[in-house]
Amino acid sequence: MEVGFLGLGIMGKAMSTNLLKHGFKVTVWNRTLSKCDELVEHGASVCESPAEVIKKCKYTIAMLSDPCAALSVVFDKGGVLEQICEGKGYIDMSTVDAETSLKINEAITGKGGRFVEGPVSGSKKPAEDGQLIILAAGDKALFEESIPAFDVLGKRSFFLGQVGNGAKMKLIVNMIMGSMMNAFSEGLVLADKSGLSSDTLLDILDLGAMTNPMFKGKGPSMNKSSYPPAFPLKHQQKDMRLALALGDENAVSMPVAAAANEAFKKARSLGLGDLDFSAVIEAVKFSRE
Ligand SMILES: NC(=O)C1=CN([C@@H]2O[C@H](COP(=O)(O)OP(=O)(O)OC[C@H]3O[C@@H](n4cnc5c(N)ncnc54)[C@H](OP(=O)(O)O)[C@@H]3O)[C@@H](O)[C@H]2O)C=CC1
Ligand SMILES: O=CC(=O)O
Repeated sequence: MEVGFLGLGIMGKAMSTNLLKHGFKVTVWNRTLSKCDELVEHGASVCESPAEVIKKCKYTIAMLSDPCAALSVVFDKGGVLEQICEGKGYIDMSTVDAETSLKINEAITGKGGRFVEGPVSGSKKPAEDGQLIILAAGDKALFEESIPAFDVLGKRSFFLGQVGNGAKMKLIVNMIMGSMMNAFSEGLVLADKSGLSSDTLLDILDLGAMTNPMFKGKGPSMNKSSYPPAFPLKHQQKDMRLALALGDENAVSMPVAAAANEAFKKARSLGLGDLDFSAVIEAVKFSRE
């Protein structure tokens, strides 16, 4: 199977490398073209614009930072829309809001192409290990044709119906994750300020009903104030913002998520946006100093 891949950030690089390892022919494009070099070493071909990738490949996957990037890659000069046509499929796996996804769907299908949104749950390591959880929606036939690729990228693929449902589900999952990360950060800081060992707190949490891979994976490095970016904080804040907008639309009161969003905003204002989202603990420490 030949696929195009647009966007070689933390996730896109891991996902496209995985596809190459599993025998897919992959043609890549990235806004900063030099980031394609490493993929070429693994056997990928490169194009100079999203439109060129679409022209070459029957199926193209995108993994871009946010709604603005997802729209730009489709609608701008040299973008997806210039070459999408009947017989081609576009699968956008970026985390965006439903409105963005619907706009892209309308434009792609208006040109005779097919569209699936497929945001993923799981971070850098699950992307490297092909263990993502894929939250797809849109064209069912394209979803089914994409299963060989999804099976390489993920451990489970959900088909959630109409375009927008994948985006909404992903935002809800990440809203829960961002809120949990804040409660966890407050607990670690409170333990430390109360004269208790935050490492012992991790051991206690791990033995009880609240044990989870996120606390287990991030806790030890948070206790060392180390935040190598797996999921950049600026993207987690984007997801909180978009999830809160979804809450507004549906009149769902979400004070916990709103407070968590404020902490992520604070962390961004402290210059921590490119670090891992667990760096939000620095905003918690800051507010108590
Ligand atoms: N990291 C993670 O753990 C996870 C991330 N996600 C989601 O996946 C998506 C990608 O995340 P991640 O790989 O971490 O992000 P990165 O910030 O590492 O990569 C972002 C990618 O988007 C590209 N990009 C940004 N703006 C534009 C633009 N205006 N036009 C074209 N390309 C653009 C970047 O290109 P360039 O290299 O030129 O800057 C880069 O390829 C996000 O939506 C994120 O929320 C989902 C699950 C897990
Ligand atoms: O979107 C981030 C993730 O870890 O999932």
